[in-house]
Amino acid sequence: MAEAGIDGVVESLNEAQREAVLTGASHNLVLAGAGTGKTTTIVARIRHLLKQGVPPERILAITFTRRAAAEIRSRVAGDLAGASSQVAAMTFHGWAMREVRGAPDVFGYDGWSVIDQDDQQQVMRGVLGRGKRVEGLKATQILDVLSFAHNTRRTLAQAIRVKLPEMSVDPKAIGEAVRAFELRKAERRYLTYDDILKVFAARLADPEVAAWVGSHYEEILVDEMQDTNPLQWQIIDPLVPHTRFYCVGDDAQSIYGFRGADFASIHSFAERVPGARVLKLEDNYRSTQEILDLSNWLLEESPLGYDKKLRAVRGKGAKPELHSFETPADEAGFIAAELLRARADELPWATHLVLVRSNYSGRAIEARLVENDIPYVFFGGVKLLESAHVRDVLSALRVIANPDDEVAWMRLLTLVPRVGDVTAARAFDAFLAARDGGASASSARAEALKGMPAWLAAGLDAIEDAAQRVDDAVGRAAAMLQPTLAHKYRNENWEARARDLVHVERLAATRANILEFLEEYILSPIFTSEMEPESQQDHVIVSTVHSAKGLERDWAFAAGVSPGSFPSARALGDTDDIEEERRVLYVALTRARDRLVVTRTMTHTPVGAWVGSISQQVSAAQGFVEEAYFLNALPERLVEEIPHTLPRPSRPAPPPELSGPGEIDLGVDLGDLE
Ligand SMILES: Nc1ncnc2c1ncn2[C@@H]1O[C@H](COP(=O)(O)OP(=O)(O)OP(=O)(O)O)[C@@H](O)[C@H]1O
Repeated sequence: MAEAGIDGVVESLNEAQREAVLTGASHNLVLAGAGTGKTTTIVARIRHLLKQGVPPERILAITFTRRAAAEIRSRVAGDLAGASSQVAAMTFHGWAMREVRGAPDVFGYDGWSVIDQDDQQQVMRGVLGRGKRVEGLKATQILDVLSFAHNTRRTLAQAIRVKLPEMSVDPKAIGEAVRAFELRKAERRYLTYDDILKVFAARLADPEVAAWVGSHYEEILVDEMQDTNPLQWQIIDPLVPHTRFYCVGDDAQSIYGFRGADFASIHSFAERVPGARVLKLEDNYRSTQEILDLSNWLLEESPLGYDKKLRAVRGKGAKPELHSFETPADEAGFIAAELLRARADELPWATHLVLVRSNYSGRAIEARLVENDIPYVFFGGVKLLESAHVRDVLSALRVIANPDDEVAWMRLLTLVPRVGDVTAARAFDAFLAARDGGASASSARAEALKGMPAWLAAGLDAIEDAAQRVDDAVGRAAAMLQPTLAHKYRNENWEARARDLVHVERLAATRANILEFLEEYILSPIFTSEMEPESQQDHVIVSTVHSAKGLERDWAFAAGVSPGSFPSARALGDTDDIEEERRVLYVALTRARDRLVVTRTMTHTPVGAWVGSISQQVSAAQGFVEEAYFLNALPERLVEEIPHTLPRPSRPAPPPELSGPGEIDLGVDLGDLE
């Protein structure tokens, strides 16, 4: 039965795909355009390996998101029973963490906690002190530069020159802040997102460790190879002699340059990975030719020369539509109206994908969907574990899992009524002092929390008792904090927030310990909207383009393709950034199967453009923005252009031609007084 399933998959492939699936080379790069079957090929390759007798636990698929990993797992499983569920599919970070956690003796980071972006900012603000800035830079800006340095394997000085070219900053002062940050992290036993890859990469530099890790895998498959950055390459390189790599990518879909990805590195794959074979897929199975003509045109306009022309296996269809509006509100209203119209024609909501630039730009559309009761799930919105109320509850778990976790302690303690930063800091110091004096965690807590309400120390003891049953621990933390949180969020949708806590409890059910649970969802986030029960049912997907990789729908709306957004004003002046923006638009245009609807606003000027002293700069920039707009030179033949002008409030009809009034006497009639 299983064998027939695998053969069935291979039979449905075209010649080039089949070649790519059955290749016998030790390392392979499948370089292919949008919709040509990269995911299909990875899935078929894994099934082929299983058929060859490779044990599932010796196959590892690296994907870019949790969703992509789940998709690969479920498609591999397909009609195969049992064994295939053991094929591991996870993100780079998830994999690195699994290795680091699995062998504490080899990697040496037992009991450290992974902290997310927000917590890193807290730590950085802590070391920056009162002014919370160094050289005029905020914590987030310094962290961005630091992360860029790690991911591109540049020195901090080089990263400062690349990321802050126009600022005259003293790199030494930034260096000092970064050192203090590193020190504080080590004291608190924190690992950042980048640290996890760095730890893994650093240990793989030891040939014995590389040979040992490599020996666990017969083949490692890497999806979205174009978004791999130099730090991730530092992990791949030492493993090349010890396992097989099967990488799949599309240079035209590289949209993570801002995180250090270098898509050009896949062009040198064959030199970098000795013995590698490069295979190409060129036939697009997703879209009609008209949709691909527009996408091809966009790439041809690039100075980078992608050498890519997608051909539609499905043949001809309708031209993409280009709708222009006066305001984003009109644009959002139109999209909602189109969805309702399709519904009236009995198309399921799941027919549609609405692509937006950012969470922020998606708001107007979300508001219209809510107004019209259109069920949707937003990909790219708030991450479940990063929402404030979930952080509150998890802070109680974190102080149990890593008692040095100062950020979590401060968050938890300041939830207590009438406890501010100073009291909280004092309690944390008292806790550390008691522990340094040899007290157990529980009695150190009792000591530190003396002046606090009794429920806190008792609640933490109860959580500690349940630490091996993570869902129970979540339940106890939520119960302990329930009255406080219900009050804190009384005007901020507390019912929905409480539901999120139930979701968190459910997610925790399968986890063996608190740190493992936290880091899994920090490293591969899940969005709050994905947790809603509606997400199981028929719904529209609204997604940022960055979260839309691999997605496809019959109808796709690419919203906000307006001057100033593509490319965004921020990218102007940097060719690499502008070209990355082009690729973002390319990803958006290539998601539709049958109907591609591009919408934009042409005449909308943001309020900021005419406020105060910035007006001149803004109008100058406006000129550049309009000049750089990707669709300026769009040939008419490629789209159906549909302008939408608002019906203006009608003026009264002009008066008929009457003779003028002559002189009007405005004096008062004095009557009898005359
Ligand atoms: N040989 C084939 N025969 C029929 N349909 C195919 C074939 N190969 C792929 N498809 C279909 O084409 C669509 C695109 O495939 P897939 O998602 O694997 O492409 P991709 O290269 O990963 O796309 P992208 O990078 O743009 O996300 C899917 O609907 C898939 O089922």
